[in-house]
Amino acid sequence: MDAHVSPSRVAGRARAPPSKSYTHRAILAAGYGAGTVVTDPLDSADPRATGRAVEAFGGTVEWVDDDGQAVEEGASAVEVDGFGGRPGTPDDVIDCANSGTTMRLVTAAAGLTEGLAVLTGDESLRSRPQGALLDAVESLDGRAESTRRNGQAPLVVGDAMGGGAVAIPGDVSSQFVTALLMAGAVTDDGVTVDLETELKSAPYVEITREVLADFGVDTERTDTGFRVPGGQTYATDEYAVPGDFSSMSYLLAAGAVASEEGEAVVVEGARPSAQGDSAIVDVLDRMGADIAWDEAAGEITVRGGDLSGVEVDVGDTPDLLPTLAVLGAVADGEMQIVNAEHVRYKETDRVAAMAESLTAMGVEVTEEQDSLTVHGGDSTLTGATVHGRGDHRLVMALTVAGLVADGETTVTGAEHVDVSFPDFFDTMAALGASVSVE
Ligand SMILES: O=C(O)C1=C[C@@H](OP(=O)(O)O)[C@@H](O)[C@H](O)C1
Ligand SMILES: C=C(OP(=O)(O)O)C(=O)O
Repeated sequence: MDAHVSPSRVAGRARAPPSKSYTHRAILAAGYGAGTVVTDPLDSADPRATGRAVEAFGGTVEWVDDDGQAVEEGASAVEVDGFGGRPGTPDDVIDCANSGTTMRLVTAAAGLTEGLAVLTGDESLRSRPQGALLDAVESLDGRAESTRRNGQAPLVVGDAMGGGAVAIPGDVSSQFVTALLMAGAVTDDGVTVDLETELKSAPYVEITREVLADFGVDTERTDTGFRVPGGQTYATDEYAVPGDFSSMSYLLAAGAVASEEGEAVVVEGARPSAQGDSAIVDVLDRMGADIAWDEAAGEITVRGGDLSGVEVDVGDTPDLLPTLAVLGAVADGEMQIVNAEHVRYKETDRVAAMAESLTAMGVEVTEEQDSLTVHGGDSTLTGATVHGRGDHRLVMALTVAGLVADGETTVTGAEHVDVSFPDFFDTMAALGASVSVE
């Protein structure tokens, strides 16, 4: 499907969807435990994949509406009956679809099974790096292989991994650390993760530690990484998911570049949490937007203004890169997005993809291995056909660009918003964006 976006102004209130990261962790933590109701989950393709994995391991996972009826979409709770401790050996292949979080978290869980589990995913997921996590499972006496021996899925994982110490690079994916901490808690000896290189996406490990603490599982920081003691039990009756700041970034960016004169966009559901992507508020403030976060009310109000490019280090916040690149295209001066190499290992290489798309829209960019500089001040953002590359974040960011481009913008692969923000286009249209999807 294509999204057709015409220049338009936005205003009004919108609610961001619940956090994808918290939802994945809550469902899997509930699986490791005996049973939990996860309230206000993100009901989208990626967390559904994690739910299927929990079922493959012997749990039951029901996505239900307010009346407790099972639903295919728009669930208001997930009722999880856990497998309790070590997962059972799956009867069939686990399809992680497009979800890197699912594949990484489930790889370490699969390492705990007595038998072997087979994990696969779509073409994008089968091209993402898993090698360091496979090595870690093997060094904990499990078996973990890439069927193509290239460190990518399909994967074969199992053989009753134990606890112990593992060394792992920190600059590929923080999800490796999250996976090992979550699985390590149910080993006898626990797992110590020593980071061989600087940890990127570090706030996501703090999200993990926050969720685990809420399930009664202790973790520690060490001088060289993290440790989770073994023999722990995951338990909480109910877990409430906070709003998603990565998803909010598109709504806030839309408000900053395209709000109606004298009007504002107010984003609800912005309760403080460990999410690094709440940095979008600070970045917009530094760029000159009129933005205020009422943390107690969980509301962020943004009005347009003259934006100037700034330097942003996305080491902690890789998922903001597409949004920041679009903001840079609209801002005066230069937007320098640095420390971005790990952003190339996502659903697609987002550094290259944003460079290509903004160039197609008439914007001057400079791409380097670990940075993207957008010379917005020197360019006129112009409508074009740009490719979503099957990547939800590209689709959403480029749609925001279309609001202020000259002429119409077509974004291909619009359906991929179902990964993290299924109501994205309805939400944008309700704010006044002129966007149709067909
Ligand atoms: O653990 C998580 O929930 C995530 C961690 C990040 O990935 P990396 O740690 O691979 O950078 C982020 O990009 C992804 O969207 C979600
Ligand atoms: C990279 C992302 O997620 P995942 O790693 O779970 O595919 C994302 O949502 O931007």
